[in-house]
Amino acid sequence: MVTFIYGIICYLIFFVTFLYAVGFTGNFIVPKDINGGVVGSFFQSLTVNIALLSLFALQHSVMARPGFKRWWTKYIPKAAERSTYVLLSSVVLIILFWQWRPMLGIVWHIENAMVRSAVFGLCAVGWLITLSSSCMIDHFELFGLKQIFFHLKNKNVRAHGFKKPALYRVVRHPIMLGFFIAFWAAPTMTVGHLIFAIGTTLYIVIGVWFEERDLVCHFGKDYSEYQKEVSMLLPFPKKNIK
Ligand SMILES: C[S@@+](CC[C@H](N)C(=O)[O-])C[C@H]1O[C@@H](n2cnc3c(N)ncnc32)[C@H](O)[C@@H]1O
Repeated sequence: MVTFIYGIICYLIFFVTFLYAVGFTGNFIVPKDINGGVVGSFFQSLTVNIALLSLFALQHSVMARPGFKRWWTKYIPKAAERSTYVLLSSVVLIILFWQWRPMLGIVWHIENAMVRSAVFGLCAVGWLITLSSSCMIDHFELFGLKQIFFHLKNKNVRAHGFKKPALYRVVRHPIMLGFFIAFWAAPTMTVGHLIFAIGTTLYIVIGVWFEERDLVCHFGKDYSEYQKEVSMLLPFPKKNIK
């Protein structure tokens, strides 16, 4: 029961953090967005922001590797592994939101109200792609809820097999594609937002490269065939999917 409650709390913290991320990058509702806070010197802000992005990339990549998971499940219950990963990812993001330094130089600013709304809409589409793609794989397993529920019922959770549902037939990483769209589709792009978009794009490209090495090991031929059929991140057709 303790693991179950812990997992539910981790999920709720994740979900609030996810909603905050939408407002943080989209500059609405949240108390401190990507352009909020006290403006400091350019180099100090740049250093702090790069350090925050690196911390997120490091935590997210290292903890997602199968070798790390095998090591730390010696110390924490297996059923709580994913929830703990989700919790620590949220904590790192909260630190990023809190400590992010605004850099307010304007890179681009769209004046036309209709074009602004269209770009804003595209940003919303990006977030929807991310959220819906997580459901196509298995939202509840990705965020640890399935594991804690099965643990409560004294059952073993069977990890999902290889899948290529809906958006996974368009690109191999639609969750990441959604983030990519959401971070770049900004009606006003400040220097700080641009650094965030570049940093997260680099992380996505490097992260999916490592993820695919694990996926080929895990799913074998199914995944290597899939790599030949479907593009990695940008929705360019390769050949007809079977
Ligand atoms: C955070 S998700 C990211 C998935 C993918 N990189 C994306 O952007 O849509 C990571 C999990 O997705 C799973 N995964 C990724 N592609 C998959 C596929 N085609 N079929 C089944 N599971 C997949 C991995 O096993 C891992 O547990």
